[in-house]
Amino acid sequence: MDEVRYDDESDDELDHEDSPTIPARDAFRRFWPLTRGLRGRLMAVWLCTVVAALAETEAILLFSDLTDHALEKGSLSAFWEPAVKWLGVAVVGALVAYAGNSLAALLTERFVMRLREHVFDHVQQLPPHFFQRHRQGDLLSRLTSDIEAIETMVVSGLVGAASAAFSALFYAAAAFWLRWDLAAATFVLAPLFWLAARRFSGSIKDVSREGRVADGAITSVVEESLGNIVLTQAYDRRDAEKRRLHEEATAWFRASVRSTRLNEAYEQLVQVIETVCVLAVIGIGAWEISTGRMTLGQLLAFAAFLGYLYPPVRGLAQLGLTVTAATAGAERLIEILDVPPAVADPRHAVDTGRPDGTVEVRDVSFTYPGTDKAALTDLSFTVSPGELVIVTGPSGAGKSTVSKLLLRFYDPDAGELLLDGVPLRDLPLSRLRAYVTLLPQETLVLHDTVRANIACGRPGASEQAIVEAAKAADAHDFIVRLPDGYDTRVDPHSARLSGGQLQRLAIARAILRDAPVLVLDEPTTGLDSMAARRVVKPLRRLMTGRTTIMITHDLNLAPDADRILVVDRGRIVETGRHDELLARGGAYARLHRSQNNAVMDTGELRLPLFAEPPAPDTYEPYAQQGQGPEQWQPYPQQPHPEQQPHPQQPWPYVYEAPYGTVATSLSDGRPLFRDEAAPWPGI
Ligand SMILES: Nc1ncnc2c1ncn2[C@@H]1O[C@H](COP(=O)(O)OP(=O)(O)OP(=O)(O)O)[C@@H](O)[C@H]1O
Repeated sequence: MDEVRYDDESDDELDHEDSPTIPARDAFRRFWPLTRGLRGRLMAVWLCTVVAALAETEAILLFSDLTDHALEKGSLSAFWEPAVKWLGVAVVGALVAYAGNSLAALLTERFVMRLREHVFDHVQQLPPHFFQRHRQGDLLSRLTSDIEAIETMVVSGLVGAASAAFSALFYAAAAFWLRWDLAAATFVLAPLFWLAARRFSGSIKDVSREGRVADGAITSVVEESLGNIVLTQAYDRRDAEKRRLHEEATAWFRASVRSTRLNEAYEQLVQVIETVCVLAVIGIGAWEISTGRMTLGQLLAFAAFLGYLYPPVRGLAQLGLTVTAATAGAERLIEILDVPPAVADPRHAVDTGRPDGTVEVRDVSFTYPGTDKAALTDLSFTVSPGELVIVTGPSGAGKSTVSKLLLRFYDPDAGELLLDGVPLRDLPLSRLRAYVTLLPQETLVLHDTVRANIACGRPGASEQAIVEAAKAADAHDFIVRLPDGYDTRVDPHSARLSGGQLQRLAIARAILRDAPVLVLDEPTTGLDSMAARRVVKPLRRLMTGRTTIMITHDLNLAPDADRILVVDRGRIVETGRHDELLARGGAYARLHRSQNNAVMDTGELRLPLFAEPPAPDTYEPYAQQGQGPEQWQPYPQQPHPEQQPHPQQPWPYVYEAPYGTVATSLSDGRPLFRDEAAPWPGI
């Protein structure tokens, strides 16, 4: 489909206030290509409308014949022939109209389906930031009611316009054929219809646009409010939410009332114009009959033609207004269609088959579209097949951005990411995402059965493979205890499964996918420590034999990593193994300390990663080298200079792991990551 770009080219903003004004003609051209394959049937519908209009014209002429020959002369014998013809014409007209309308309905629905799929497919390719920056309710409204508006413009508009135009043409031709002078006199008044439609169209388009924006806003408020119901109830925000809805509903109410008023005013004005025309015809007709130049049958037939002629003429003008209003919907959809996908399939794709899993990130820099601060700068690292690399760092450092680039949600601005030496840009997207599996930060659940939720890792997987994946993810036991076992339906907001259980479902899905490269984004975030511990074993089974890049704050898993990358402000600031980095006593050691010492957390997190080394007398841990956690010593935490400790209330004591040792268990005795002797056999 041709891409028509409009004034606002800013790639992803859906500007509600100043929507680009697109002429109906351009909007029509934009969506016309979607009728490809339906145009033959569209022609058939037009043909039906022509035949139906001809049948009606013939029926009116037969009515004139009946009036003049049967009614005026009171002759029954003159009745039968035109009556039978009229009946025949009516039956043919009815059959053709039925066929035409049915076909038109089929066309309409097909078009709506196509358009919806086209827009939906496009939206699915849009980059993550598009969805973060736009209200879901508004997007939903665009994908539903605005799509229907476009149908009005393209298919129903065309069918309706053709039907009205043919009917008007035939009735006008018949009126001229009956009495050209009378017809000419009445047609002088026709421009009045056009003037009336012109007068109203601008206002109707404006008010339709306002209505559509308000409609999107209402859906957004309802959607956001229901999605945040716990916040609403816990903080007693009912009144605030009601106010928000009321504001949007008031905008919609105003637009809706104004739109009804405008349409009604237009309707009534047209009625008055019609009355003027009918009176003109009756007046001229009465004068013609009085002078003997016209029969009553002719006058009645003429009046009937005018009666039939006005609805299509009015319909044409009304259609203009409907199309104008629909253009407001088209604008909103075109805005979405003009947002380009962040990445596209390569023109000449390279696919060398299942890779071993060497991941290389080479001098990568990236800034999110619409921002000016780099999220990643000159990032380089390599992960060999089967290695586990942990990417850690403070919040906002750029860790999740690495995962987005590895899955190619975005391409880097500079540098390259490679899988087995092949740039990710050269791999077909579907292959790339089959080779690199993401376990995202938030647990993603389909509104479907537990089985379908696991099976979506590998569509078409056998029941046995699904169950084995569930077992490997330690999910089988809780699944079989669910009311319908694997057939239990779950949904994203289901309270049926706990966070840890959902995460194990996600792990089962990833195990089934069996990709050589895994990207785990905070696999234990949001889980309490018990739940987090329960996912460690399944995670380990998942990681066995795969290249794994784990993005995490949770450094419990760090001793197992082949390498740890500490990222801060988009750059790698430290690299090494857990013990080396601890011994170095730099950024990683501080992160590790802040995590493992709950009491110290708040104070430590406020320390910048690159603070000057503190004075030895205040910061040096009391730890004694070479001792296990049970012997770790408390040391006093540094108070803020402005806050003096209360004489009776000492500053909290925290526990510090001695640098240069490799911890084998946590300070509370919990085992660290390596707590399972034999690796889990791959599935
Ligand atoms: N969609 C986005 N649009 C614009 N900027 C973004 C977007 N997502 C992230 N950023 C910015 O990019 C930087 C890196 O973000 P990223 O999510 O990668 O950090 P992170 O290290 O994963 O943080 P966290 O640990 O809190 O998840 C941050 O400054 C963030 O504000």
